[in-house]
Amino acid sequence: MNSPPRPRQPPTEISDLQRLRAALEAVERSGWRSPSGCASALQIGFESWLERDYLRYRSETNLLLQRLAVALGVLFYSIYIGYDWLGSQHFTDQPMLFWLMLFVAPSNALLVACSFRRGAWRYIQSVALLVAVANTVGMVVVSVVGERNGLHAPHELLLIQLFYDFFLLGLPWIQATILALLTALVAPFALWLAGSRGTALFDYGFFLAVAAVLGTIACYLQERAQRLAWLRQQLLRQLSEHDPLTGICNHRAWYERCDAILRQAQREQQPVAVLAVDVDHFKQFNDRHGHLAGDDCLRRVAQALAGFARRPLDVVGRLGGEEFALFLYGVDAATAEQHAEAVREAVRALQPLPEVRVSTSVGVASALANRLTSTETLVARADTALYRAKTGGRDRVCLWSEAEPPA
Ligand SMILES: Nc1nc2c(ncn2[C@@H]2O[C@H](COP(=O)(O)OP(=O)(O)OP(=O)(O)O)[C@@H](O)[C@H]2O)c(=O)[nH]1
Repeated sequence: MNSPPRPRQPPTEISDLQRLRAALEAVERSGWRSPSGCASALQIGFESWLERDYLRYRSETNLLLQRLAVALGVLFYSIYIGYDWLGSQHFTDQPMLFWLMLFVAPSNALLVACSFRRGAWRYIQSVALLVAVANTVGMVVVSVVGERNGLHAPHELLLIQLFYDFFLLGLPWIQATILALLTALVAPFALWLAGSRGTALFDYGFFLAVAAVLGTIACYLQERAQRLAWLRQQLLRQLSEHDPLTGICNHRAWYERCDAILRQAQREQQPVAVLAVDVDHFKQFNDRHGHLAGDDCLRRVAQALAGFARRPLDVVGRLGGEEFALFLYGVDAATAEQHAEAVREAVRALQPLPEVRVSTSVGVASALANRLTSTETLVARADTALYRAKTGGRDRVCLWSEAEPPA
């Protein structure tokens, strides 16, 4: 539970922001890349670390559409069956439609099951492709069987199938396109083999091909627009949660995250600690070296602190001006004090300018697992201890104790 402080790992939050900025700039300036990182006109995508997050987002937002797609698929087959049963002649003496239903049902059922299961986003795209292939094959078979029995099956339903391959199943545009083009080639050919001839067959093939081309263009543009909007949204979210100067969490995001992690600590019965870190005599630093050097110094201090928030549930933030805060999960008072000393030394070791050093005062407040309190209270206690560190001469660590009231 109590690991000794080991600072200076690359702070992931800062680099996420930078990487997102770079990804957006790259897309806007030089176009899309495939997930493998190669520039490609057709295979629009992000680099793999971003592509994974995008696919998860896409899967989660497509769930409702995919359920609708399955409902429509079932409706289409019901129309076929109704058409067959209500018509004066049947497609076939065999229970063909029943077997077709059995053929498409497993993939459709799997898709619905995946859409209700959290964490199934990795597989849902493959299952959606399976559904698209099964439904298309099923519909082509029904058309062919109808044709061989001298009946005109409602072939137009294949056009609707293309529509939902492109827009409802959430397939990537390239998969939807390949499927649509194959359908436009195979379905008329299968009907021709089944004996269909003349303008009806030509019209049918022509409309399928036109639908495939229009769907391809629309689906491609839609996927591009969705990816770009998602990327911008990710960047905006990161910007709204991070301090623009230092790149670490801003005041609001730091409190929100700490509140959530504190609730987790309550569930898991883990102690937590807050370190309030304030740069000493920073006004003097600014006055002597200028505001820009002051900004650079704050950035370096933030980077040094971020090196101490290396576990997923540790959070570093800039609470304002030259005051920072570090939330440590699963850390008791003694370990928190060790961390605070290490933080103080790490900042002391920085050289924001040649031959210039800065120091920090650190106030520490910790809460035992059975006495967890709110983030506000912990910060108020850490601030009380920080005040003692300042009045006691600065460049030191002070621990809040039960004996003193919060500020
Ligand atoms: N360069 C720069 N300075 C900032 C920024 N935010 C706050 N400051 C400065 O930080 C200084 C804080 O000064 P004080 O609150 O008096 O604290 P201090 O001089 O560090 O003194 P002690 O905290 O008592 O050791 C002010 O001069 C602010 O202008 C910033 O983003 N960039």
